[in-house]
Amino acid sequence: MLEFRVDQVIAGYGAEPVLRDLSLQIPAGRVTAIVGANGCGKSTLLRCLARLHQADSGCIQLGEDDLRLFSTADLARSVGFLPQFPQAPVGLRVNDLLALARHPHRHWMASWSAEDEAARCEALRLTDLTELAGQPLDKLSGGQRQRAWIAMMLTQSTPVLLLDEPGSMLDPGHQLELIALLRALADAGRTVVVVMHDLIAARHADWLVALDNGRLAARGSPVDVLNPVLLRQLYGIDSHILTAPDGTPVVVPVRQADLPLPQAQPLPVSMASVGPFAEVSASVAERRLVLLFAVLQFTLLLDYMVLMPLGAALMRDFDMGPARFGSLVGVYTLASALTSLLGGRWIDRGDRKRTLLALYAGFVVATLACGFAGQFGELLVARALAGACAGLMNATMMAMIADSIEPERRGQAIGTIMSAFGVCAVIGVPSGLGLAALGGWRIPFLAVAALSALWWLRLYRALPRAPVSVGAGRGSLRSPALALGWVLSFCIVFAGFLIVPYLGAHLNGTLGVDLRDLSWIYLCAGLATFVVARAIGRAVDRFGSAGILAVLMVASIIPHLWLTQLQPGPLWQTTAVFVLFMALTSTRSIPASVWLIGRVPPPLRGRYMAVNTASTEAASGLAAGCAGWMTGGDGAVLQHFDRVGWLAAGVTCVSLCLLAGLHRFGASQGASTTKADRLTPVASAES
Ligand SMILES: Nc1ncnc2c1ncn2[C@@H]1O[C@H](COP(=O)(O)OP(=O)(O)OP(=O)(O)O)[C@@H](O)[C@H]1O
Repeated sequence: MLEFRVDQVIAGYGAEPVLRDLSLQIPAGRVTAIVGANGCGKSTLLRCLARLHQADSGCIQLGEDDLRLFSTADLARSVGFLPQFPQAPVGLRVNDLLALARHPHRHWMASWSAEDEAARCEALRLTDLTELAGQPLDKLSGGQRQRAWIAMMLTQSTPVLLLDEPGSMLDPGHQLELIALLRALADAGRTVVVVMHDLIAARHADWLVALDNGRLAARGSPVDVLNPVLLRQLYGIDSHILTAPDGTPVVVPVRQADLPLPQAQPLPVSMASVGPFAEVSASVAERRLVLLFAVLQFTLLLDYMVLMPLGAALMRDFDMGPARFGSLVGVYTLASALTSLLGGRWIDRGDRKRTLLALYAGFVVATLACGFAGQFGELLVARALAGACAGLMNATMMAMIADSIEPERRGQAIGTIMSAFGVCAVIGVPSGLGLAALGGWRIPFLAVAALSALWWLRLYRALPRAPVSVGAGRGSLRSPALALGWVLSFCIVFAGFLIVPYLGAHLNGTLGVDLRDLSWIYLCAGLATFVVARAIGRAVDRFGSAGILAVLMVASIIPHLWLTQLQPGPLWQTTAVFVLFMALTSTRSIPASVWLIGRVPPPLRGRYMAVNTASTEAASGLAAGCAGWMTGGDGAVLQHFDRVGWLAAGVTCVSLCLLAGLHRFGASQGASTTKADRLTPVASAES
């Protein structure tokens, strides 16, 4: 079996090289497909492999030997080559063409042997041309002629076959036959190299080599190579990757959304076709993905949020004080921050679906362990595990959303996912508490674990695979603009969490809201968040993430100051200010996430969002500590809570300046959301 080794080959037709310092290996006994855009050098590479084109420098080895050392006869017996546009003299019959292919195997005086005849008959049979063997080539259809040339190659009986777009004129039936034939040849030990434009057919290859402007862009199995990031790099297209029943990736190209539409004359109404079906199916797939993630987010939030109101029961059962209970909340946040910081690189390395499922399985186990915990230590470990999984899951989800949903629809998608917070507050937590009232504090955790396990199965079945990005995990995030994005996130969350943890104490202690009314106020806030989150998502898509984030930040200063300086008054007034506060504060993360994720090169998205999670977790912990230190209080009434409001407003103003600076810097660098998404993965990752 013969393999090719291409070592630092530079080749071209003039001063400008076509193949630029290309090094790769083509495995023996396998079908290798070469893919890439028009003019990237696929045919030139194939011609170099066939020694029909001489490289300017570098070396190509076939088996153990340098290709240049093969005699012409040896080369003809070793390598068969089918060019893109083969030509034959007028009147030449199929049989005559096949006879020419036996030339390298025959002595010049030898007559047509039984072996020659067997090779010819076998080639005719394999290409379904036996009936047409006596026909002149110029009387055949394009596809039949292409099959005749393939038959010629087969008759040549070489261990290496090089084919340049052999299936371009074949009907689907004969294309499948050709793929099966190439497969069978490889299984019989031949080395098959095919230049292909058909990415649906390319998934049947064992090995893919992707060229980009004469350079190696990727190599590997179709599952590893065929992904939206690479396809955008190679062809400038967006794509969806489906999974065929045999597990191979099916590429569905879609037009890049931010390209201007070509202007065509409209048809008369009677001739106009009805319904853009492709767009309908794309939006159905997107909606399904968003729904899957929204429910997933709901389970994560429910597990987190239900713990707080169960505090009293937990303290009683485990015989612990508020400080130890606080450590249950703290360890969750700490574990989430630490694993996000340390495990981010890992997120971008594997299939994101697999990563998400592995983390979600860990989360189910952790939540189950919470439900069965017999001692405080066990509960602490279970909370840490839940936090560790949840932090990385959030980053993975964001990366998957950005990979699969066009920038101009991401706002709505993230808005819908984040509206899970509202559903959780309105339905989830009250239901959890109802269950706890019936059967104790363990029941809500067991219920969340059961719901999550069911949803894990649903995700396993319905979530599309998200294969490894090319260049994934490579590259550096050490750009000042990217790092300042984390600072911006930190500031936004810090401002909110100066106030959020003390709202219950403020409303109940300072404003004198009855505890029963408090649950209604939270319910109203949950409802408002649900509605506003979706509206904000739509507004982000319409007016841009930076603009909406700025508007929300300015607008949230009002309830921050108002609520922290509010004096006891009618319940409706307290409720209105509180609802305004929650709706504006909790939804700031929607435009912030859309804006941040759009600035990161796709192969680094997971890692970037993981560090972002670590930054926001740190912000929430520090803000809570800082506000606690500022407010002090005598246990019932918070002192100086108005100062906390002013600090929150000040931090929000700093965030605004940071956003303005970053936005201006991004604009001067041409890094709008859409353009950032278009960055080529390897180049941008390494820059
Ligand atoms: N005989 C030639 N003389 C000069 N330039 C050539 C010749 N053949 C190819 N080129 C140039 O080399 C570059 C690569 O061509 P090549 O045929 O290798 O590309 P390809 O990837 O096979 O493209 P396609 O998908 O369109 O077949 C192109 O810019 C082309 O113009």
